Amino acid sequence: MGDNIIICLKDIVVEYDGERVLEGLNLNIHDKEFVTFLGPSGCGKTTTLRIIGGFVDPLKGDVYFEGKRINDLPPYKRPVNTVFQRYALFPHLNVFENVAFGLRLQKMEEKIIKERVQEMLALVNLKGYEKRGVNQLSGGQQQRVAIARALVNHPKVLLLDEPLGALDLKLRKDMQIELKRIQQSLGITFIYVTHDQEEALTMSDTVVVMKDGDIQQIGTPVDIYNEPNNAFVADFIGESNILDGVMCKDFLVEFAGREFVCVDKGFKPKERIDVVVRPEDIKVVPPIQGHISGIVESIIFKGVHYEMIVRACGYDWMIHSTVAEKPGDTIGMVINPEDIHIMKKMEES
Ligand SMILES: Nc1ncnc2c1ncn2[C@@H]1O[C@H](COP(=O)(O)OP(=O)(O)OP(=O)(O)O)[C@@H](O)[C@H]1O
Repeated sequence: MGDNIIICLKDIVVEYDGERVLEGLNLNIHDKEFVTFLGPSGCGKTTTLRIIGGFVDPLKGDVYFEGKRINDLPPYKRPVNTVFQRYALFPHLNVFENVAFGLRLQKMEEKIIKERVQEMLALVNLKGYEKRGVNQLSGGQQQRVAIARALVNHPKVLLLDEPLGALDLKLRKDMQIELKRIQQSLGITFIYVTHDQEEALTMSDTVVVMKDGDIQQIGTPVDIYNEPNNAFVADFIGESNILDGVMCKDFLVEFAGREFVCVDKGFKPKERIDVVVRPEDIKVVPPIQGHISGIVESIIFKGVHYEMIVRACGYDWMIHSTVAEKPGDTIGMVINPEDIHIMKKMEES
């Protein structure tokens, strides 16, 4: 991944009808990165993408492309293209003409148009489909045409707004891998919007987690999963047990009615914190060997593991285990220091 910043958003404020949607957003996006904006519905992902595309004007703040301020550039003059969830293909044109459309507008030579369209159709695995009407294609194939069309004039950045949202799960998974391959083979920046955390973790170099128009965390998928900044990120990315706790001193935390050794320090004495423990990080042992013990409330087989809900110390814990226990059984639970994630309490919102 290059170190060069290709897009910089500085103090971006957006309001719709007097209501703040982005509140001073700052973000750097690097060249050749696959970046995903991830967050619940309404958190401002699409708005941020539209700011980059030039479809929304910020009330305040600046948008830079390769160091140049581009606030005043209209969308069609920006070196970015967008793929939407609804592919918006031209139904009366065949596959070739749909992809060629933008190049024809630019009055490019026929020979070059042919070369470029062929190159793009090969890239999205649609060679041989040139003459097909777009209505005779599957949803996945239509989305590939939309991607080819958005890439044909060689943008430096491709914006993708939930482009796989209309596809079924299997096709979605195939297309996730395809998109990553296309991005890597072109070596350009992809900025992708989704509310699906698994999709974000699968495809991205960098994930930007958003909530209520604010960035909660920016990091690699592994960082975001293993070192969430707060309980919101922990809960949104994967499954978590989130418990109230108090820091006793450096490397010692109290939660679930007892003290645990942890790897965190630097909190105020008696500071109230959130403790996050992933379901796969709780080891199930015989009751007398556990740090705490609990009663199995339910168990479901999930393929690679069993998902158990265990009542212990006033909480319902989610535990992933490869061993099937029975509802009503008492089990012991062991949590290692490095699996106890301490988070600053989030401000009440
Ligand atoms: N054109 C508009 N006029 C008024 N309000 C809008 C407009 N577009 C978006 N909003 C509001 O701005 C907020 C952020 O919307 P945005 O589409 O950016 O969120 P999102 O994170 O992309 O959500 P989703 O995942 O549902 O698409 C929402 O509360 C939304 O209702």
